[in-house]
Amino acid sequence: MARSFLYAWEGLVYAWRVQRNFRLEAYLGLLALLLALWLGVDPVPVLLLIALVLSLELLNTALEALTDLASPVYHPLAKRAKDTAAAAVFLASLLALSIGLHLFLPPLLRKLGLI
Ligand SMILES: Nc1ncnc2c1ncn2[C@@H]1O[C@H](COP(=O)(O)OP(=O)(O)OP(=O)(O)O)[C@@H](O)[C@H]1O
Repeated sequence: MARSFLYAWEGLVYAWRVQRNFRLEAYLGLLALLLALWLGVDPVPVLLLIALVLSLELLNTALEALTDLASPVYHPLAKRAKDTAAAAVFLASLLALSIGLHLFLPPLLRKLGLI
C-alpha cells in the first residue's frame, strides 16, 4: 500500500518536473482556489475542476510516454494518440475556464463595485 503511494508520488514528481503545462495548470488551480476563498465562492466545484484538469494532464503525460516508447519515430497512429489525449486536456481546460468565469465573474464584479 505505502509502496503504491510512493510510485504515484514518483509519477507526480515526474509530471511536475517535465511537464510545463502541468505546473502551469497547478498554479492556475491554486490561484482559482485562493480567488474562490477571497470571493466567498463554494470551493468544492473549483477543487473538482482542478482535479479533473490535473488528472487528465497526468494521463496525457502517461500516454505521451507510452506513445514515445511504442513509436519513437513518426507514425500517423502515434500522432492520433497524442493529439486525442491533448484534446481531452484542452476540453477539460475549456470547461474549467467557462465554469470559472460563471462562478467568479458576478462576485468579482460586485467586489470591485462594478455592478
Ligand atoms: N511519434 C510521433 N508520431 C507522429 N506524430 C507525433 C509523434 N510524436 C509527436 N507527434 C506530434 O507532435 C505533437 C507534439 O508532440 P510532443 O511529444 O512534443 O507532445 P506535446 O503535446 O508537445 O507535449 P509536451 O509539450 O507536454 O511534451 C503531437 O501532438 C503529435 O501531433
